[in-house]
Amino acid sequence: MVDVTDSAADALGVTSEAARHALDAVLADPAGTLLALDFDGTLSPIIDRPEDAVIHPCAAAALDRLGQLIGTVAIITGRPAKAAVDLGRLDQLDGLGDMVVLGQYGAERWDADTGRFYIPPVPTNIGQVESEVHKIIDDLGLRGVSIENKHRAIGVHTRTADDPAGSFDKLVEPVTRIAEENGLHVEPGRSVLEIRPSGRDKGAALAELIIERGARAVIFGGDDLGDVPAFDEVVRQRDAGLPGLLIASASDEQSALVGRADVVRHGPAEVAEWLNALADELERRAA
Ligand SMILES: O=P(O)(O)OC[C@H]1O[C@H](O[C@H]2O[C@H](CO)[C@@H](O)[C@H](O)[C@H]2O)[C@H](O)[C@@H](O)[C@@H]1O
Repeated sequence: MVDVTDSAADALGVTSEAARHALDAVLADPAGTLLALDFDGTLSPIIDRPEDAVIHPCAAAALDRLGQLIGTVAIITGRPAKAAVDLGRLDQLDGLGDMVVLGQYGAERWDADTGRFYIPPVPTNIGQVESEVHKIIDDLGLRGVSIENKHRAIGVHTRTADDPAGSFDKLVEPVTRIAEENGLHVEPGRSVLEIRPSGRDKGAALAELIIERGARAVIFGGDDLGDVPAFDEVVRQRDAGLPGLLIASASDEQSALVGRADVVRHGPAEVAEWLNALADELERRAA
């Protein structure tokens, strides 16, 4: 194994002993590395309307490079797999290798090498849940709250509400009740309460991908509460001996991951810079 040079560690903002060990493993064995990233808030800047989100152009360029440089690049997202592929224009990138997109917290999948989606049957009561949420929003008189129907889940978004924080607080109890009455689970996020099936999370999705790809080192980056189980999984893997590096995409809205991360970058533009710096270092070593 090569030693991480001070310049590589400095360029990538890696300081702790565990993180240097993980970077060492990644640079020595890029083919054995799994790089998994969240989409919204990590690769794609947060904006008002979920349907208008796009991947940061520098992040797309970084994925296109890293797909050729390391074993597996993956996106693990709360979005439907198809939405992440479309919003990221991932099917138009040539360099993704055998990249995987795991959508809806691992329930759905897209493979870049085949272009195929795996979308299992969706719960039959999502339409009913959507109607009940609409009624609650009307009854509470909340203006500007929007609903995102993801077929397997319902996102209740308060970012564009007249009173975003107040609307969020007022919705927590009735949205939780509707979820429980329908055998579903509430996933809170940045100005969103998501009603979705339980039983899948990003930690389980990441653990399965580590096994599937035989990863010998892992990097995970995220920004929000839905990413906490993946952070937990990297810590668990580290304890079991797999080198792991954690990146937080920091924001003024959510700080849960910042204190746990090895590398903190402010939002998708800075995360993309970090990913391109990693690609620079890997290319330099491969030359
Ligand atoms: O797991 P992720 O990739 O982070 O997806 C989590 C949710 O992200 C989306 O909502 C967030 O981004 C929107 C667009 O920037 C923003 O308007 C919203 O306030 C954020 O919460 C997405 O719409 C959800 O479906 C995802 O579950």
